[in-house]
Amino acid sequence: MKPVLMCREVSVDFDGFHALQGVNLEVYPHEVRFLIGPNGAGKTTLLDVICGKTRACRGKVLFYSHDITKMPEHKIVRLGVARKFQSPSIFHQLTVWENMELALKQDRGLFAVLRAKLSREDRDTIIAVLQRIQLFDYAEQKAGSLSHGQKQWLEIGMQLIQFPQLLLLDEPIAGMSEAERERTGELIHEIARNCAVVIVEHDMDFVRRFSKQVTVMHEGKVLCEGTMEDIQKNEKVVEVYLGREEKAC
Ligand SMILES: Nc1ncnc2c1ncn2[C@@H]1O[C@H](COP(=O)(O)OP(=O)(O)OP(=O)(O)O)[C@@H](O)[C@H]1O
Repeated sequence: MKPVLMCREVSVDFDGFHALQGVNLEVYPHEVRFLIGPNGAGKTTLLDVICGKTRACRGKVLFYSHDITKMPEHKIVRLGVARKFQSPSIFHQLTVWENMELALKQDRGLFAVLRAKLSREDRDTIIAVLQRIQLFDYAEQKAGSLSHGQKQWLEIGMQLIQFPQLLLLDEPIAGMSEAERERTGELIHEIARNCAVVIVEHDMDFVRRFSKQVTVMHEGKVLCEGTMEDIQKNEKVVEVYLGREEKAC
């Protein structure tokens, strides 16, 4: 099987500070890959490089066979890489349905989108995604009235509507209730049926519960990879990250 994503020796410098130092990562179709590691390890920077927000100074990023290392962000999105940032960027004054319409027709302006009539196919697509993110019953509600977790799901839905092949999530469960976390974990695995997912996450209970493969980063490098069970036995991981997390709890 061909990897969806291949990062080869990716390095990023910020004014001489080596934020990423030769990172290698391969993610395969249907995979849910967790990225963990201490603050400042370079996890968010790696997501930024993959989606084109930050440029690598060395190395390559391949999405299937496309070299996306130097591609502008909007072209990477068009190829099928979606990124959800930490804080929701939805339109609070619009309904859930209208937010989805906008995400579907993102190349057009707000008023053009809201005035235009949707095709049957577009309506069916929005309905299917709303059902998947469990917001179909909220379609006519203003997005601002949703709970924090529902807003996060709406934003995930707004990414899914473009049928990405790779979804990048940065701490998606931050601030969620226990029930919302559980639902988000299930949702991520449902999404992975059609789309590989890379998630930066600090909540180790969540990672233990929903991960298969985990990549641990430290000081801009990949420290190790494996199941949570494997990496918990790695003394270096315990020393630089897991030990500290346990003490913080
Ligand atoms: N635009 C920038 N300019 C300068 N330094 C940056 C920039 N973005 C990130 N950094 C630095 O690069 C390092 C890696 O940051 P990054 O946000 O990728 O880490 P992280 O592993 O995601 O951390 P956290 O878990 O705290 O979010 C940090 O030391 C950070 O201060």
